[in-house]
Amino acid sequence: MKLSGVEIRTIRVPLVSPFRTSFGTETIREALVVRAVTGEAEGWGECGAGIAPLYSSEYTHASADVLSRYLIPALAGVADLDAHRVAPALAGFKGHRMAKAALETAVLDAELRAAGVSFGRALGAVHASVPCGVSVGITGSIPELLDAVAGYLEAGYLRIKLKIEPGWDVEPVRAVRERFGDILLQVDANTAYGRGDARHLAGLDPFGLLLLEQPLAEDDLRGHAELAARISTPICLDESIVSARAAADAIAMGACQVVNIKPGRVGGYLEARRIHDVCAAHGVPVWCGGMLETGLGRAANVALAALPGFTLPGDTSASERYYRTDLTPPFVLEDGHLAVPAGPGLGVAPIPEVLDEVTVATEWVPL
Ligand SMILES: CC(=O)N[C@@H](Cc1ccc2ccccc2c1)C(=O)O
Ligand SMILES: [Mg+2]
Repeated sequence: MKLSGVEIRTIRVPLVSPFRTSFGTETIREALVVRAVTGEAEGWGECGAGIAPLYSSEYTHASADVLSRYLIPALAGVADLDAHRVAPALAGFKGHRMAKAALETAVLDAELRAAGVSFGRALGAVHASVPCGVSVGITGSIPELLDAVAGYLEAGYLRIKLKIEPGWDVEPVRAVRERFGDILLQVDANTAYGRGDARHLAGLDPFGLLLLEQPLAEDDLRGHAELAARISTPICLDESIVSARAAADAIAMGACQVVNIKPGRVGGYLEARRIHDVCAAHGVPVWCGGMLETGLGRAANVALAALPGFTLPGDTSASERYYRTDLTPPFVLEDGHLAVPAGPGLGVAPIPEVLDEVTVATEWVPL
């Protein structure tokens, strides 16, 4: 494929409600939309970095800069470009996995649209729809939390995930269990606890949680392994799993029993597929995490979540969980499931007037 250039758009989309986690509260989603222009087709990608380096070290302004200054120009020298050649061409640049993922996804989308092949088919999807869970932020009170959970269960979500942090953990979980019974329930700490909190986190064990997601720091595999030996709730890692090798190491060290796969965090959908395969080889269940993607990233995540090893509902929620108006036609929950787009490539594209409305900056990088 001949890449003639890449457009980087910074978009800002208001959230339908504030989303509070242990690292802060978001009311507007700032993200990047990347459009790769080739002779045969154009492809779309989305960068999941946040407005500030709070979930991970990446943030939108830095991602836009590294894309235009280093990553996109690096593709100029690649003869006969295809999606599998993107990561090797960018490997010399350290980190910036979400920026790399957005670029690889846009090249993959262009390649697949030109070939008339869907993302699901290219990745190895085996289902036409996927069961969906939802991530519920920290609320101001327990009654507010119970109302939010009731609303999502009413909407049909098959699994509830509660954000927790020190001071908001055992009590909210107890309240949800007491009110809603044995629903599929899990929690996500986004690294908010320390190695000294094992006894406190064991206080979650009586509630039969599916998993405890990323209680400790991203780089503390040893701490997670020690914690796993002291609590009965299975540990799931998110921030720590930055590559297939990291997944293999975490599993070998007993640092996790479940893995949250997020393509942006690991550098793209091709590496995400490799992590799926590593986990399947070890009998470790995986599910698809979310970064409040627009319909572009959502389409790719739903395709990934249709692979055989994704045996747990993911954070692949409907568009309306986050946005009043999505960039693409909305993803609508049906019986707790989202349909896997069947069209070529992502199978969806931005609605031009919506994309223009939410675009706050555009940069064209010619090759
Ligand atoms: C659905 C969910 O809980 N996602 C992340 C946390 C998260 C939440 C909000 C975000 C906002 C902007 C950028 C990244 C973000 C990541 C997680 O699983 O840990
Ligand atoms: Mg998480």
